[in-house]
Amino acid sequence: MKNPNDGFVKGRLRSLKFAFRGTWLLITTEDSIKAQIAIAIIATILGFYFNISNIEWMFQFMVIGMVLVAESLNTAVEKIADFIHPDFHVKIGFIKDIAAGAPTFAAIISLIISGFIYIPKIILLF
Ligand SMILES: Nc1ncnc2c1ncn2[C@@H]1O[C@H](COP(=O)(O)OP(=O)(O)OP(=O)(O)O)[C@@H](O)[C@H]1O
Repeated sequence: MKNPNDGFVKGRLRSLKFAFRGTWLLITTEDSIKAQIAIAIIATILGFYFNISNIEWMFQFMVIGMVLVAESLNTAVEKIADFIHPDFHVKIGFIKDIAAGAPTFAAIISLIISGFIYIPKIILLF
């Protein structure tokens, strides 16, 4: 919560501290984020193995970021939904399904981009 006595710089630094705490919480407590980080590590190893270009690295990190952001926001929506209505409700199910669509969109795009980067390199192996 905002402290009215904080100046601009102090207020921003305080927000940054909470944001890093949130990032740490996501990494350490959420299985979906852990899974995405594991995939990101594998993709990075593949990037080194296939010696991908700078542009390909940029696209790879962009889609990794996109998936992590979407997954994190989906987690936040799930937490809010569970908090405001812990019991079963059709609308909560609908909201959670819609929210889960966001990381799914990101994952589909990341698969397409991975295909562009790696399929030609894998074909060259044979
Ligand atoms: N309270 C609820 N009422 C109705 N349906 C729900 C409710 N909670 C979950 N669901 C249904 O179950 C699905 C999975 O919900 P859950 O909260 O377990 O998300 P998840 O994607 O499995 O979680 P995570 O991303 O943490 O693995 C939802 O998309 C929704 O269809």
